Amino acid sequence: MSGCSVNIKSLSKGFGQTPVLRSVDLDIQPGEFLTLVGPSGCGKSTLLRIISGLEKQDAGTVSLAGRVVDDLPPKKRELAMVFQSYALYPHMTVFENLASPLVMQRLSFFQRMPLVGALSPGRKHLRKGIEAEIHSTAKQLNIDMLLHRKPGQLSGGQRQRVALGRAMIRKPELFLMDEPLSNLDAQLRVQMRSELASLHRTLGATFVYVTHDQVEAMTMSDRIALMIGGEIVQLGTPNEIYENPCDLRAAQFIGNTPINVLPGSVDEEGWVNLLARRLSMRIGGSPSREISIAVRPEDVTIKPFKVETVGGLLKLPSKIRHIENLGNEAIVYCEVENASVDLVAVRVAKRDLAEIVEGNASGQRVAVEFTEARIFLFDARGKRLNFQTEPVRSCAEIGRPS
Ligand SMILES: Nc1ncnc2c1ncn2[C@@H]1O[C@H](COP(=O)(O)OP(=O)(O)OP(=O)(O)O)[C@@H](O)[C@H]1O
Repeated sequence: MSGCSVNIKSLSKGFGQTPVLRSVDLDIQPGEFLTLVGPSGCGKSTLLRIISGLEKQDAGTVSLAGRVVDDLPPKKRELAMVFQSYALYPHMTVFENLASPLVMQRLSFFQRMPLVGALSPGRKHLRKGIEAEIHSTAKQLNIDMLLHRKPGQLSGGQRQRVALGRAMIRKPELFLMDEPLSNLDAQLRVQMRSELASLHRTLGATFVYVTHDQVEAMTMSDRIALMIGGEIVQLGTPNEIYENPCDLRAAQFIGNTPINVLPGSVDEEGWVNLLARRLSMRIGGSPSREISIAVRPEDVTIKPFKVETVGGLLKLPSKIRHIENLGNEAIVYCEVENASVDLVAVRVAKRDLAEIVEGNASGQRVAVEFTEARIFLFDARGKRLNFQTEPVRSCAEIGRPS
């Protein structure tokens, strides 16, 4: 199986007066695992439902495998959907749930009838083929011992596997998945994440996966389309989006502990200033303006406070407010002294923490330092700004006090 391409062009959709999708363009490659991720209400499910044919767009086109499918009903689009709610028949056994898509696909109306169908030529042979495929799919998903049970007798994880089996059994080239793991507990989600990723590799089909969970998006996808307010604000590999966010909202959404954002400004000469300190960064040809300075918690370090260690360019005297213990590491939240900015989150390996903090760390003074090369700058509209790194000249060199 090679998977089918999905091409979305200028897709718009509104409900009443509210625009939900704003001229979305997206090309998904055959066999790709593409995740639509974004905050609640950004339009992910609506986009998925339009691809499936369950919802109709106001404008724009959807093509599957190079063919425009806008006028095709969901059944004719040759794709499979997996929902958060499993969508299983509660009165049927797992075997019957898995059988039903194939029975509908392969047996004629008469062959499906209980008495007349039994006399129909070829039915026995078709049934045997279906049975073999059910056993093979169930084995692949590790639910072969559950075939006689009904959905009510299964755990959440087992139900989701049956739902996946129902989707897989017709061997579609495109899977659309809407938050399939969100009803599972944290441990099972981690396990199912890796199972889904390996299922994708085995099947070779195209997966379009909707989630608001950025960890799911980062761990499973070939590419992520990050949606905010009905638009795709960034499309790229998980690493590209994490390492090189083009938009402040993308930087803030991706990252297990949110990125630190501090208010900065650019002076008439293009120098970037943070909390009244001039940094060694310069933005070309820019007028005076407000910007956002963002840095991820792992790109901030804290050191025990010593008068000689603070006062450098990016060494900010701060106080520890609280520490979040994550087991192998900790997130230390610091309040920058004499500045009304949000707490700065610092990721610290557990083994290093003891060298920095003593006893009840709350209130302890530390020096917070940003790794300058890892800083992102964004303009007032949230668009990424490029900067050059230049050593800051002394007041004498500049020719006037700074
Ligand atoms: N049938 C509908 N009628 C009216 N408004 C709708 C309808 N379906 C969705 N919406 C609205 O459209 C917006 C986008 O909904 P959508 O379900 O696509 O978001 P989402 O990103 O999938 O959110 P979530 O992660 O919460 O599921 C929301 O504001 C929602 O309330």
